Amino acid sequence: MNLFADLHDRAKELLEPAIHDYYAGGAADEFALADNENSFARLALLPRMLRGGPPPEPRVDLPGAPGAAPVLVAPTAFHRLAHPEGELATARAAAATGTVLISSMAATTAVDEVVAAAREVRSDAAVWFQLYLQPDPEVTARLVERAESAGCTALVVTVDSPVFGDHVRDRRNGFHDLPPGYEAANMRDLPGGPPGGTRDIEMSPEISWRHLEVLRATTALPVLLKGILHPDDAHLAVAQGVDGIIVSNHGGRQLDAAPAPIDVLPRITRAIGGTLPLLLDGGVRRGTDVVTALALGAEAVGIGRPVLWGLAADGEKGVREVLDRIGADVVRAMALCGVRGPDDLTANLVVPRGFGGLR
Ligand SMILES: Cc1cc2nc3c(=O)[nH]c(=O)nc-3n(C[C@H](O)[C@H](O)[C@H](O)COP(=O)(O)O)c2cc1C
Ligand SMILES: CCCCC(=O)C(=O)O
Repeated sequence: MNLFADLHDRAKELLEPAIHDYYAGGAADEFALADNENSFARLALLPRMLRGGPPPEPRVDLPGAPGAAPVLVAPTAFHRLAHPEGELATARAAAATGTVLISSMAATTAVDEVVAAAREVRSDAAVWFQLYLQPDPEVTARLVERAESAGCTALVVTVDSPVFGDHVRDRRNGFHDLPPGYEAANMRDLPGGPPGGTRDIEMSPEISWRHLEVLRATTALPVLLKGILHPDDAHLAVAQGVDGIIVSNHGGRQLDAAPAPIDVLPRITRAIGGTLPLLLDGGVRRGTDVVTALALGAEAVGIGRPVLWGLAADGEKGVREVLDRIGADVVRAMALCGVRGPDDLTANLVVPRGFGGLR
């Protein structure tokens, strides 16, 4: 059970099984997928009492998103497979709740339309663009131009995908490509692609810090790296001068042997905490998960699948329901812990569940 179980049930009823599996699944044996939620369940919070004060108002300042909610919409591909309005519905719901939307490069709606839909609802809505660096720097540069002219306020470079993870469910279901009638709209009219058609998104082991350097030389937008897990890579990211890190194992969809992000966050915080904003995604399903991640050093967290369940269940209204529920649950969790906001959250609030008082 979690905060979104009913929406997931509804989505599962409505979606074609292969599409549900694509959204729900992880890589290989799905150990990392399971661990992401289980690791939160292995942690408990030591609440403080009788501290007085107003109700918590969790808002955080993020690159290109001042005063944002501490829960972001993580980038997920292909929203039109969940609902006919697809990314437009997600964008409107995110904007209405003051939530940063990280729009996927693999969206089924072009990023300029996504940003426009968000800005119709709220003129200062923050949309970040998620990018897989492409082996051909011209292609990357063109995508960055698209994100910039659309009005995105940051770039999120996903670095955990030198190859695509082994999605066993998709292999069994024969789900390899977007069905006819859908397209990865951001990939239209790119150098080397078919005229009037879309280029494939390439995942390549060639990609290195050098490509990132080239990217940073071509854009003034803040750049966050998504998918860092090793503290040594966090140090390298600081040395490169990036603007933030999202600690993530891609929702358990890439390296199945990867640890849960919440389990490595304390090491990354120890390594580089305070030098740049740390975010986390993977398995965040309740307000207490958000509080735990913030206490262990994250500024904010992303949620992936719950947004897809809301979208499939009821379009824009369903996504709104997801974001409202988690927002209210964060406030409740903070109040129950006796904290007034993100600044009050410190690591000594978090203990292992079942610790028997021995630590
Ligand atoms: C169906 C699906 C599609 C995804 N597509 C992308 C993507 O296009 N780019 C990306 O960086 N991450 C992608 N992710 C990973 C998410 O951004 C995020 O890391 C993950 O979903 C967080 O875990 P959660 O689903 O447990 O909240 C995808 C995840 C799912 C479930
Ligand atoms: C080329 C599509 C990438 C989508 C993705 O990242 C995922 O399904 O996890």
